[in-house]
Amino acid sequence: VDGSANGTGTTLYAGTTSIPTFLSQGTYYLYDTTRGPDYIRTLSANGQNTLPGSYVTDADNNFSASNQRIAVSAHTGAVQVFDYFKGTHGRSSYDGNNASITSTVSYDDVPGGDGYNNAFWNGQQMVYGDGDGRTFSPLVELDIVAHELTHAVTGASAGLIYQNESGALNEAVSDIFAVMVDRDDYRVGEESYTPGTSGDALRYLDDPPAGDQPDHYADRYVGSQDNGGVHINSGIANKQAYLMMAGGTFRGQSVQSVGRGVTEKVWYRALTRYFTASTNFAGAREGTLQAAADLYGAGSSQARAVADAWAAVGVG
Ligand SMILES: O=C(NO)[C@]12CC[C@H](CC1)C2
Ligand SMILES: [Ca+2]
Ligand SMILES: [Ca+2]
Ligand SMILES: [Zn+2]
Repeated sequence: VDGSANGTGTTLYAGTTSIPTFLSQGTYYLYDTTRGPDYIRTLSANGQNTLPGSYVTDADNNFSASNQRIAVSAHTGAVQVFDYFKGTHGRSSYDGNNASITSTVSYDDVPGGDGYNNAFWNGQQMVYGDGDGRTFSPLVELDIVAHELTHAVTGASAGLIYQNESGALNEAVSDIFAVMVDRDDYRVGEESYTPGTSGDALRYLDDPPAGDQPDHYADRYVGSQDNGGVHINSGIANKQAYLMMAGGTFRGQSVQSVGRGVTEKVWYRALTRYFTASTNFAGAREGTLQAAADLYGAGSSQARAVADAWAAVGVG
């Protein structure tokens, strides 16, 4: 049993004798039993839409074949996100109680046609499409995996209702932790979005309007599309978190940078201790302020940065 990612994947059953009956000896699986949960596993739907699909196997534990790449990316991403929430926040799996994690890749291709341009947490597992090759390549890059698994964390904690302002917060929380895990930029989807165009991304926490999102509460969408704009108005909270991380002067409001470390602690504590199903942007300001006061003191520079960042985006 080898729990460390071996570069091509995290494997488990190295042909040992004490394996679950349904796994065959001398075969390797993307099936990790070394981190607490009974398993973190990745399967493939092979283009169909039945879940969880079938195991991705390998004869010699080198998951380096081209037809294994997608599954390996989703699997190593899930393991990395598990390790992030455990290591940084002391959370054992998305429910805090070592829930097992299942991911399924190559879901729901159009028969004889394009791959599915989406990825989602269905309440029980992660599901990833292969993309149509134009809008998306396979949607298994690290920040999308982190985005989806964070939906599971939100569902097991605040339970932010997936519509209107609470839904926009739900989406923002997933984008915020996506950039905390995929720590080299402030963007989401840059590896798989529009494979024919380099340098773009699906969403930009540093500049939400670059992804057709508002970056100020006064510009929020109030229509009914997209469950009341959950992927649109998330830009407002995304910008707030970006300003906490990077600092800056936005719309005349200066914000002192507190960095990713403080930002992830404040947002995690707010999500898991103060946000509820119906929390809106005003409530998110309250919750993040309270979290910062808990962690650093009400009069701290960190709490000040939280308030200034919300003021910069027109909340409070
Ligand atoms: O925002 C999202 N879901 O709520 C997506 C799912 C596929 C793209 C990457 C993350 C958009
Ligand atoms: Ca990214
Ligand atoms: Ca692109
Ligand atoms: Zn989402």
